[in-house]
Amino acid sequence: MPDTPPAPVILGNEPGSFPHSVLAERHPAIVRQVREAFPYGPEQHRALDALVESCAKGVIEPLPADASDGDRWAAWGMDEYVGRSWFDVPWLWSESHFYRRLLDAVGYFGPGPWQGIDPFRPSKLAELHSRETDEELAALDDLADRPVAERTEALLHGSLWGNRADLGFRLSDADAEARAAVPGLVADDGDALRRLLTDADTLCLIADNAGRELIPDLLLIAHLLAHGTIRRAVLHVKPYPYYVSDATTADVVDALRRLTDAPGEAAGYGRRLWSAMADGGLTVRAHPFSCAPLPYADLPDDFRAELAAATLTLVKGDLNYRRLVGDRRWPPTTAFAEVTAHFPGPVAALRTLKSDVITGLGADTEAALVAAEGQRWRTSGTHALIQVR
Ligand SMILES: O=P(O)(O)OC[C@@]1(O)O[C@H](CO)[C@@H](O)[C@@H]1O
Repeated sequence: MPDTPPAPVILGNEPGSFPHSVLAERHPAIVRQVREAFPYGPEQHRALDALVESCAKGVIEPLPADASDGDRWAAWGMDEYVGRSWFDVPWLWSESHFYRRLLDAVGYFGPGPWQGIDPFRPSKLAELHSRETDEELAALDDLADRPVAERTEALLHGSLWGNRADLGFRLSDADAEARAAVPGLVADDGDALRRLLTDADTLCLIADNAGRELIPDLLLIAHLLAHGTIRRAVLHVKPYPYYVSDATTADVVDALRRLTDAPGEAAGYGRRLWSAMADGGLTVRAHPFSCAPLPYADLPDDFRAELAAATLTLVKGDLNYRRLVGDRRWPPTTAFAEVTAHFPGPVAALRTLKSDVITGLGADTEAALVAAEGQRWRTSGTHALIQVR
């Protein structure tokens, strides 16, 4: 990285901090929600008890000897962290590992009857079929007669603010969605983004949440394909359920069905995407690294080569932002271009702010935010940004 010395990596061991609250409060709440969502048997309940106990008082344990992804986790730092408290290792690592262990506890990785059953699916489906989603899809009818550039802008902002819909975030902050969003962006490289989206070949979109975030992401892709703004799109989703509402291939299928079954304009977007999947205009990928506990600076060669070949990579959401810039205590005015210099091609972050990490702010912007809200603006989910390099 050029001139910027790395800032300290964020750990979860400071009581009262946001990362500490995620490990100490959000994770047990997620386990409670998962227990209630399915009629699991005694074996799963025992495993979930053990996970809660381990997270609260114990240490990170080795994966089972027969785990099919044991080698992968070894390469991702497992051996270094085994035996240490969940709170004392990089927060990005311990959070990510929590979801791997949770899926193990409910039998997701099998073999057995619960293999492949997404423990978060009931809440994802509830959101996908909510009144709010109906309203967002109905809004497409009003947009139909507007000029293309206006539609692009509306769909881009739909995708950006769709990131507020995050089921994990809502678990630890029930009032989050009710709080009014602040429409002025804390950083706005929208012009640079629009330039990159002119006559582009391949757009990679690294997706974040399913449901009310994935729907606007898909609408944006359908619109850009339909108007020849991009030639093809590659949608990167998670290979397994992650951070409660992160999108998997099954969620893409649910979202496409939701669109094709909807009344009005939405169905046309759905049908176009369905055919784009068939003719290669839209490809879905689920690379193992998408669930890695590591920053994008550590991209493996095959993923790196794929992103290097894209005209633009759109990185959605808070967790992807942490992985893009590095989950570190950067001074907020640290240049976004410097901390993303490792990324193999043009990249844009579309994110609502839901964790402490932030870069690329003007000194005046930071000062105004702090004067108005203390440090709350970093995690409240009410502010958003578009940053491009
Ligand atoms: O990536 P997303 O869905 O926008 O947000 C994920 C999130 O809710 O989870 C993490 C904390 O657990 C933070 O990165 C953020 O608060």
